Amino acid sequence: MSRPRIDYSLYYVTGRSLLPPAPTSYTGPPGDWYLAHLEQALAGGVTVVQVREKDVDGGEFYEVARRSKEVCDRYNVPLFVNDRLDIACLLKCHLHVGQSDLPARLARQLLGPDALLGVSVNTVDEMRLVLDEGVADYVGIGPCFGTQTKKNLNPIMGPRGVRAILEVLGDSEVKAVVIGGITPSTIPNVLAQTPAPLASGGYRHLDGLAVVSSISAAHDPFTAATELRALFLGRKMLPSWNLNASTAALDEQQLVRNAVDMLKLLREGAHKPLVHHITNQVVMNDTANLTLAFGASPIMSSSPDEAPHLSTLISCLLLNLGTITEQQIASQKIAGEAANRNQKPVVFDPVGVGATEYRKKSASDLLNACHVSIIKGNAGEVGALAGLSEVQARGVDSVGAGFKDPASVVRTLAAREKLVVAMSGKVDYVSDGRDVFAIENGSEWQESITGSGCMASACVPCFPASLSLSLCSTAVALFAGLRHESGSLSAAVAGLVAINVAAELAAERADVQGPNTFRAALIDECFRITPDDLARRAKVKKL
Ligand SMILES: Cc1ncc(COP(=O)(O)OP(=O)(O)O)c(N)n1
Ligand SMILES: Cc1nc(C(=O)O)sc1CCOP(=O)(O)O
Repeated sequence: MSRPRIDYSLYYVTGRSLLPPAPTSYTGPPGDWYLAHLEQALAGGVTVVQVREKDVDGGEFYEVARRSKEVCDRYNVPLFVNDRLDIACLLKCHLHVGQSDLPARLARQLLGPDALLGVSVNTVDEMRLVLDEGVADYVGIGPCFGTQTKKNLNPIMGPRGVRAILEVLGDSEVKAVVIGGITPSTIPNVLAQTPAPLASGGYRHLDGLAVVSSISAAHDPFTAATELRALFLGRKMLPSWNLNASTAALDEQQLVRNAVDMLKLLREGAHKPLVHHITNQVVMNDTANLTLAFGASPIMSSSPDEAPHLSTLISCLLLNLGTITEQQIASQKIAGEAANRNQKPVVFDPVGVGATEYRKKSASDLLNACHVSIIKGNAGEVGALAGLSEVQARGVDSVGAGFKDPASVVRTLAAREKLVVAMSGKVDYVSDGRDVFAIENGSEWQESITGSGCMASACVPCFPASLSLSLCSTAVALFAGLRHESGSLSAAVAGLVAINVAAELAAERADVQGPNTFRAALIDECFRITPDDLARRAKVKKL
């Protein structure tokens, strides 16, 4: 095969109808403004061009493609045409076909062996077929997000749907770009969430980003292209996506020391983190009080209107699925996106996610809309997110004996989602995708009150030192592709150790006579617990 190896990192699919008016500084013929705009995009860093013309006849399509090719040739950038095999053959350029166009295997016969061929895919089955046929050089996976640019859009897949396709693609030679709603503000989420773990270790990444409006509608296509490509390449320069080559591991003593130090900061009032809760109606009062008891400040708001402003003020966002409604999930998405934009960590408690399809879809929509730093759930919830049926849920509670191998469940889910997973139960398990820690503190009384899992989740964002680290890690993970690191892990372990030790202290009190007195005592002990209590009682083990 003599087909060229090309750089797919910034794939520009043209959209002449979206071009802004030519600026006054443009003095060329009005009909050539498209070409001048294209040339600026190429100069800014576009690495592949596809001419896509939906509303013109064959003659005009041919002319636009021919003249585009002249410009691309000057920049040594390969040109594809969309759908039109005849024009690709005439111009000796490359071809992109969709699922409803001429089948790829037939297109390949006429195209010959030297031209590149791209195919659109929207489902894992389409991806499998492309691999079976073996004629495509790359796939365009989309739509990732909603877009105004294309009519008759296929189902939106979100970054996690794109990841499912990359999982099928595995370490095949076929390249992959993502398309649909790719903009500077969605790219960090795409880069954070799409890498798919490979059976052989490491991750399968996207080879590039495909955009229409982010360049064609830009007044300054040079800067638009430069920014888009830099965002994509920024994550590639860091080797740390490979979990084996990432940040230094923390041991259990260090994690306990971190928890103790953070509690000291809270007790001294040196930090009073503001935590935005979008949570359920059952636990709202308890989790607000518990946040205060630890020395942090809660703000309980489900309003989509204030979430963007709040995200500039807070230390952390806590999202809880417990009594989810359409309106609340919309608010959570807006708040999550804003938190990502402002580099604030997001803790997600997927309460009852296994219970109904509605909850599953809500969790999936939310995780597609924003990248979270920590998922904290019970075994049923973690199992549902991991796609495992070994542990069943009844409503929002997990039932049965738990996972046979809980450590590998949390480790696998954390590595796949590229975040920290904290699974609460008699023993809590916390993993960053590489290491797993077991926390063996707690009291049986915790099972007797409603919302004890939500209370545990609410403890995590109270630990300010960890979250300022976590904040860096989230930002880096989002913008540079670095694996989340010790901040999220420390926060998750500290939060769970703190609530569990407080529960032990509450259970030992003579005034605890039943669930209700335990509940009150638990909040009191969150208020009274000292760094020494944590240091003496913490039972954290690296597995
Ligand atoms: C890179 C890339 N990916 C996907 C598409 C979509 O192509 P298709 O499915 O043929 O839809 P139309 O573009 O014809 O509307 C693409 N053009 N480029
Ligand atoms: C041309 C195209 N194909 C898609 C697919 O899902 O296959 S989405 C799309 C339009 C992408 O435009 P924008 O970058 O402006 O969102």
